[in-house]
Formats: sequence, structure tokens, C-alpha cells
Amino acid sequence: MIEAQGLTKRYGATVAVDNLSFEVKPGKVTGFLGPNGAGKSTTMRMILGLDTPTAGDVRIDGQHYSDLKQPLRKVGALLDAKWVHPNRSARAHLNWMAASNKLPRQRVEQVLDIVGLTEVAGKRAGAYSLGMSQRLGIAGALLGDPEILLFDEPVNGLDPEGIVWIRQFMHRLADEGRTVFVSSHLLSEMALTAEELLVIGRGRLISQSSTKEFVEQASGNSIKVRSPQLGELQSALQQTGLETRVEDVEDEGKVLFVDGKVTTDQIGETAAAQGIVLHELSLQRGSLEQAFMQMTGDSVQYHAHGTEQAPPVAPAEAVVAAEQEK
Ligand SMILES: Nc1ncnc2c1ncn2[C@@H]1O[C@H](COP(=O)(O)OP(=O)(O)OP(=O)(O)O)[C@@H](O)[C@H]1O
Repeated sequence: MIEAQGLTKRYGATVAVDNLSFEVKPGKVTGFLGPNGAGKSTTMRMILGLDTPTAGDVRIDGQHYSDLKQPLRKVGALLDAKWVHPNRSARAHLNWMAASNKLPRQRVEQVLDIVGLTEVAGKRAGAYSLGMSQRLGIAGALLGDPEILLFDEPVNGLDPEGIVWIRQFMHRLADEGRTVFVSSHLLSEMALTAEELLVIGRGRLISQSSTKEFVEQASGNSIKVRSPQLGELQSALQQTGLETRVEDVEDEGKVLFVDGKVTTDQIGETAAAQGIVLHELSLQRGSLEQAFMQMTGDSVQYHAHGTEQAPPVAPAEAVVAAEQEK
């Protein structure tokens, strides 16, 4: 279990992490979601004792990282896949890590096998693809067979096969009862990976809930209604206290939208009670990523990609496409 209390980090005038309090529990994958620059890496670095909090505290099973007797046996982390010495082979790198942490050498062969690098373990790490480097980073994180694992943006730059592999692998680790804390700036990726979500924007906690709850809350429903008696319907709905808006939609003419907590059943019944004819009554799912960007106070990212409208809830393929765009 990871527990943060009022965790804060300032770099001069920049508040990278702002009074964060949260818990990350074992047995599930917890996503740490926020746009670029939200403070995810800084938080992870503080958990690992690589950065000192300006205020507040973060503990691992009640202890500071620096007080752990054998840290690699407790916590494994993948922060930056490319920190390996380029001339060292994967095996040599892991042997060095194992030796300096008093871990048995045979564990190196085990973790190489777990991540599927046995065949290329003798090659110099500098020649590895990003996917192979990520696997090597994960092998290093697993070396001490730790209960707690931190992964900072592990799917960044990976091919579709690599993304699926990492996703399934994290689920397996959580199923084994471990605490898995994984950061990402992509809600669509986290929706497929994490059971719990810790969402931050500009260093602050926005929400901590199950992914399902967050997605429902973020996607904001709206109901679309077409009717030849739009004016009558609008006043009938307004009388029941609902907020409505009428928009001109291309090729469809005037369309009524009802926002907020309302169901299609409610609208259909109101219309029927007034004898109003409906030509369409449909639930419109909001754009998840766009809602997320609004919640986290970042709209720049999408405009940087040249898209005015954020993509809809992304299935795995769309996530892959987004990753390849980078
Ligand atoms: N060593 C540092 N010195 C000064 N500012 C820093 C330092 N590290 C991070 N920051 C700033 O703190 C803020 C949070 O950065 P951080 O890297 O933690 O965010 P992030 O959510 O991990 O984003 P990304 O995925 O882009 O790394 C940013 O404004 C960043 O510029």
C-alpha cells in the first residue's frame, strides 16, 4: 500500500505537486492519470525517495522508501526505460542490479524469461528498440519480486503488441496480489488497464474512484431529440425542470438536446403524456478525452495535434494510432 498525505513539491515558482493525499491499494491496477506536466513523474520520484517533498509525506507500507532495508524486494519501478548503459547487455545490467542489491543471480534468468528477453539478453542494450528497453526496465523492476510496482508511462512509444503485452502483464501482477501503480496521460489507455483511477491536473487531485465511476462521470450524457413539435416538447420538458437547448444541426434542421442526469425513458414519457410525436430519441455519449481535458485544466494538448474536436472514447486501436502519431 502506498499512502500520501499532503504531498507537495515546488521547483522555484512551479508547484509540480500540490497537496496530494491518496492511497494505492494492493490487488489491483491503479492508474495515475493526468495530462503532460500534471506532476505524475514528480510524485513517483517522491514515492521512490528520488525527490524530497517540499511538504507532506509519502509512505510505503508505513515506511519511507529510504528506510526500507531491501528496497528492491519491496518496490520495483520503471521510470525511464533508457537509463541503462548502452554498452551493457540486458543480462549484464540485471546482474549488476542483482549483485548490488544482494539478490540471487538465478533471479536474473527468471525475470529475463518473464519479460521474454532471454534470447536477446546478451546483446548491448543500446541497440534495443523502445519496446525491448521497456521490457528490460520491467525485468529490473521485478528483480526483487516486489509487492509494489510503479510504472511511469510504460506504453509510451510502444507498438500495438507491446501495449497489449504490458496491459496484460500489469493485470497479472495485480492478480498476484501486488500493488500496481501506473501513470499515463491517456484516459483511453487507462480505461482499458486500470480498475482504480487517481486523476491529477496541475499537481492537484481531481478524483480518486473506480475507473468505471470516473468514466461515467467524465463522459457526461446528453439526449438528442428530433420532433416536428419541438417548441411544445421544449416547454413540456422545461416544466419538469430539465435544461434543454435547441441547435441547428446540418442536414437535420432543429434538434433538441437535454443535458444532465436524465434518461431517454423520462423524455419519451413526457412526450407521450403530451401527445407529442418524436422522430428520434437517442443517448449521445460525450467525448471522454475532451471531458477529461476540461476536468484536468488542459486543452492545449489536443490543439497541438491539430484537432479541434477530441476523439471519442478510444478503443485499443485508436490508442495505438494516437501513440504512433507521437
Ligand atoms: N527538476 C525539475 N525542475 C524544475 N521543474 C520541474 C522539474 N521536474 C518537473 N518539473 C515541473 O513540474 C511539473 C510537473 O512535471 P512532471 O514531470 O512531474 O509531470 P508529469 O505529469 O509526469 O508529466 P510528463 O508526463 O510530461 O513528464 C512540470 O511543470 C515540470 O516542468
